[in-house]
Amino acid sequence: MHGHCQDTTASGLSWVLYNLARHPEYQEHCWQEVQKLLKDHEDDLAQLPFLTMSFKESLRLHPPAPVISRRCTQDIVLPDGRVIPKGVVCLISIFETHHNPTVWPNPEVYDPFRFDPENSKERSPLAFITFSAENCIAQAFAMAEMKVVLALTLLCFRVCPDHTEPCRKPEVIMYAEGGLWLWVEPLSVDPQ
Ligand code: HEM
Repeated sequence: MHGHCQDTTASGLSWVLYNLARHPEYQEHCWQEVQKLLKDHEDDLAQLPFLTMSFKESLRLHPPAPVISRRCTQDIVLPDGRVIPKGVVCLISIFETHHNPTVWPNPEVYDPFRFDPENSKERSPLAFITFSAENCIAQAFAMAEMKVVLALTLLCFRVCPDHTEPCRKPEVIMYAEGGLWLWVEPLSVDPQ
């Protein structure tokens, strides 16, 4: 579990930087938000709604923990009548749940507006289970930690894609085959 705490957040941050590098218009929007927050001398992470939407969409597309398992404690009858017997261990794919096209149209497209509160109203809470339907005891801490790192990174650097396209390596953690390479350009930070 010690590795889980570090590797999940490292994976989440790496993939969100990748997605924002591929979509400079969303990166710019996040940057504007962070700039405004700091100009107003605020430190309330709730004041970063677009950055939060961008993060959630990245966690949908590249869930840091792509699969979990459960042992059935009783027979489970599926809607079509088939039964999963008590004692069987089931693998539950968070990745496939997040790429289900009936819930997420064009699932491979990175679109932070999917998480606009207006667009999320009708969606089942079980459609987005990055933290396994609230099972991660550190969910709030992890989100706060990652948002702070992302905000401060975007404040100081512009991230740009590398010519090598990363290939997902979904193990216990969502890694990238051969690493995830990006270019970073320093930005001049407004002292205000
Ligand atoms: C993006 C970040 C993270 C993601 C996506 C994530 C995801 C998950 C998932 C899916 C589970 C449930 C596993 C299951 O149901 O079988 C879980 C459990 C857990 N996570 Fe995380 N996690 C993250 C960050 C963290 C961090 C930073 C910590 C520690 C500081 C942490 C500590 C734990 C613990 C202790 C559990 C087990 C809870 C229990 O079994 O009662 N997680 N996490």
